[in-house]
Amino acid sequence: MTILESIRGPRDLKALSEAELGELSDEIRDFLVHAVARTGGHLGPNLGVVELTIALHRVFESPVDRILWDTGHQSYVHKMLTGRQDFSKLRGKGGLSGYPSREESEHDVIENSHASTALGWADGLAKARQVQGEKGHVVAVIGDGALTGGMAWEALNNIAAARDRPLIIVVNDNERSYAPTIGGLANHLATLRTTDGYEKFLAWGKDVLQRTPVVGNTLYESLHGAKKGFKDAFAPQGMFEDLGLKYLGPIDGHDMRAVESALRRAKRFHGPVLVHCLTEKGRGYEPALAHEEDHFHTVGVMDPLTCAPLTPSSGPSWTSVFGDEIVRIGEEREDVVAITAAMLHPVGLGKFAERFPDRVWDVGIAEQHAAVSAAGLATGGLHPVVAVYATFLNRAFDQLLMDVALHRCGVTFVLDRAGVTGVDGPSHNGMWDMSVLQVVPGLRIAAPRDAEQLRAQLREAVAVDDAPTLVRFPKESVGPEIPAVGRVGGMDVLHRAERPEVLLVAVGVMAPVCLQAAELLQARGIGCTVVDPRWVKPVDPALPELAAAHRLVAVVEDNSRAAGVGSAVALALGDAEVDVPVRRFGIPEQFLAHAKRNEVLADIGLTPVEVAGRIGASLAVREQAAGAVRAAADAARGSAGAAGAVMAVKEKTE
Ligand SMILES: Cc1ncc(C[n+]2csc(CCOP(=O)(O)OP(=O)(O)O)c2C)c(N)n1
Ligand SMILES: CC(=O)[C@@H](O)[C@H](O)COP(=O)(O)O
Ligand SMILES: [Mg+2]
Repeated sequence: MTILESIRGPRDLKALSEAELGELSDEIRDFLVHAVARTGGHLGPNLGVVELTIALHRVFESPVDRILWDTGHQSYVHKMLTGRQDFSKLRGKGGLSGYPSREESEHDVIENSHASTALGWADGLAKARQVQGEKGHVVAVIGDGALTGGMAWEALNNIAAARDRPLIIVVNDNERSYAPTIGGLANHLATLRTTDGYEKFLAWGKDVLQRTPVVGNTLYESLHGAKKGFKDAFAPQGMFEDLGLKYLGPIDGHDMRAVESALRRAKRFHGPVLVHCLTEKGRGYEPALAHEEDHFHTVGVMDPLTCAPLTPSSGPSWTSVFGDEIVRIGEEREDVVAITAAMLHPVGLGKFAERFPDRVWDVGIAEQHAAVSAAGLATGGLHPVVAVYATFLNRAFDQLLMDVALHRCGVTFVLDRAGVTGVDGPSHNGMWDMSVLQVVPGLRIAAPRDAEQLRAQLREAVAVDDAPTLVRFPKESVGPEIPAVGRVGGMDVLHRAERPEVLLVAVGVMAPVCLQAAELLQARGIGCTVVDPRWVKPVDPALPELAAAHRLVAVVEDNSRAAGVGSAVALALGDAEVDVPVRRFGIPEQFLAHAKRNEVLADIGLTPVEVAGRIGASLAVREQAAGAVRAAADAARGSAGAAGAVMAVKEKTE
């Protein structure tokens, strides 16, 4: 049995010798490379926190001491040390989540994979402990990237205010988000990294002064209590001390003894303390360290030796189609600029940045700032394209509404990973944008069905300079082109039946599902018209009239059913006094467990068979109801006839 296999829980770490701890680190790295290569996942971040995580679980007593992970993508080692070593179905249906999960373990607290929230959680948990007089430490591990998010600073402001409230912040500083972390904070951390650190000076002082007879000890003690100014003379304690946090560091995050020593000092400190650990993303695995783009932040299924992808590529991704088209647009329009929130390559802006380095900004993990600065850029005469994952735009709703839309700024938001993403679990699905953003006055939303439409709609979007526009597409390969067979208003007609009864409104990538559903319905003698609205907000003015020529409208969207496009269509029909029933097909109002995208889509009924089945059933119910009404009317007529006959007989006999 390996040492790793002998670890059933954190307690088993306490008895390990230094040599065994070294061996355990090697075993964990080997395990990570092979396990994550088999399933895909966050390899680089987890290779960087092996010693740090072991030290955390040796110094603290989880779950009484709460250990929080910011973003949580680097919690695989934490899982391995807390009784979860079956990574065979990592991020797969029924397997381990790629993030902390309360359902999986009492050692897990924060489940979301949205960055920069852990310090806020820690502030709240620490306050709750203090108010209730509860024992136990609160420890938050946050990366240098997550530290660029505004919420982290809101939390720091509060944490630093309470000098008497113990709280331990561990900054896992590997100098990268995906790419090298940007901004003033990153530069500041670099300054701290390059100084030996006051701790080293103290260690030197302890060594030398305690060997100095008579005065040595007193001098050493006074060094310890030295005021900040004095400390700064030897090593900048940085803004953290200025804020009111005790700063310990920088610590070599791969030197377990040093990390443990710093954590034990932090544990004894009765107030907020920040331990600044220097780590390497991808540590111990050359291919990750050599991977300039993102040090294997996320990898797909691959050969661990050659790193060759093992899942066959199924054609170009939506991201790559966007990435190529935005470069072409940039060539034609020098006012078009781009913004990413620490995800330049994942959102497809890599080529644009290469071609126009002065026209793209990485603002850090700061989507709210991305939106507000875009309002500034637009007001300054440029046309910014803000490219983010759909789920991460949630946090910038107010900025989109009040900074961009209220001021009628020509800003284009490009949402990648819109709709069901699947393996990253409930907080990553881009399932809320077409619901939440329905209320933004003036915002126009496009959902392309194929590559050609993405290119066209992106161009239409950047052509609007007096209102925000948004184009959204999913995490998968782009399917085949889907030709239109006609046009009604601004909508593409994709299919027309001879005697259409059902109007199928296919939103974006749901077009193939709707076309196949129409075929299934036709086989049952139910004719459909299939339309792609292209721009789903506002609802096309021609849609109500088109709907009026059908018995039922079905709207199918890869978005929440609640307040989505289906609801907007129902509203538009109501406003136009068109009384045709609307059936809404979309993502139910629930958090979706991790699984592959198509597994999730099947589970929630966004498949041709399900859609056709429910439409057919809906029509049958309506048919039945209509039949009942007819029968009642006939009966009524019948009984009226009978009554008339009775009356006639009566009159005759009177
Ligand atoms: C609000 C938000 N935006 C973007 C992301 C995507 N994302 C996940 S991890 C990550 C980088 C995190 O960098 P860091 O905190 O330094 O952790 P590291 O991966 O370096 O350990 C990003 C941008 C996210 N999870 N949340
Ligand atoms: C943790 C995080 O938010 C991202 O790293 C995300 O996991 C990447 O998702 P994709 O694999 O869809 O790019
Ligand atoms: Mg980092």
